[in-house]
Amino acid sequence: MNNGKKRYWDMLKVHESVACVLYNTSRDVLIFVKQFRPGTQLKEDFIPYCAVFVYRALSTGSTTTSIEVEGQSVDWDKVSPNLGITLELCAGIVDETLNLNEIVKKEVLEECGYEIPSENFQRVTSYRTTGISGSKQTLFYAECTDQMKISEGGGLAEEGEFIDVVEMSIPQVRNLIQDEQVTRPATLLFGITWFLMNKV
Ligand SMILES: O=c1ccn([C@@H]2O[C@H](COP(=O)(O)OP(=O)(O)O[C@H]3O[C@H](CO)[C@@H](O)[C@H](O)[C@H]3O)[C@@H](O)[C@H]2O)c(=O)[nH]1
Ligand SMILES: [Mg+2]
Repeated sequence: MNNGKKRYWDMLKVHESVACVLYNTSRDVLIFVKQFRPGTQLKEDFIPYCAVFVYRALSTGSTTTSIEVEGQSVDWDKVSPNLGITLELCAGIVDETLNLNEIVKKEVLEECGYEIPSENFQRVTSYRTTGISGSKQTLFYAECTDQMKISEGGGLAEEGEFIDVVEMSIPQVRNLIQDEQVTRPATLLFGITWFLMNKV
């Protein structure tokens, strides 16, 4: 009941997550990740909603064979996979019983290749998504140096992760806030804004 009226609402239970604003002090660059975001594996019988690739594919008006999404047939082979590429903070879901500092440390190593002591991760704040899910994310900040880079990163290929590590200078991240040509989530923009307000 809500104000005396019965209301119905769809919801999706989503894992809690961590994300990190990562700053390389050796070269004054922020470290981000670039990856393909279908939302989930594209399967014949399952259309992932709330997914960057599908949303953007639909808006191209590409219409022929195969899968139907809300009455629109989409020929996925003719849609550029680039539509699903996003620029994001290094982030990971909380699916282990480690503390959040350990989880974010592990994620930074897997995705970006930096080995940073877990106590070096500063907790910034946490927030929730609103709408279909109410999932919580905790944001961290960490500094790294070139000496801490021990692998290429790139994510866990066996879990279907193929991640490019992207470095951007402070002038470049300032521009990114306004650059709508780059597909990026609000959390990335918040992380950059927090960094510019508190660390520059
Ligand atoms: O700038 C960002 C980056 C991520 N997220 C969110 O943070 C959550 C967790 O991040 P994600 O990178 O999706 O989690 P990972 O644990 O790194 O990877 C999961 O998602 C991958 C991509 O689907 C799968 O390959 C992995 O197996 C699965 O563990 C997700 O809800 C993201 O949408 C943000 O809000 N802002
Ligand atoms: Mg991730």
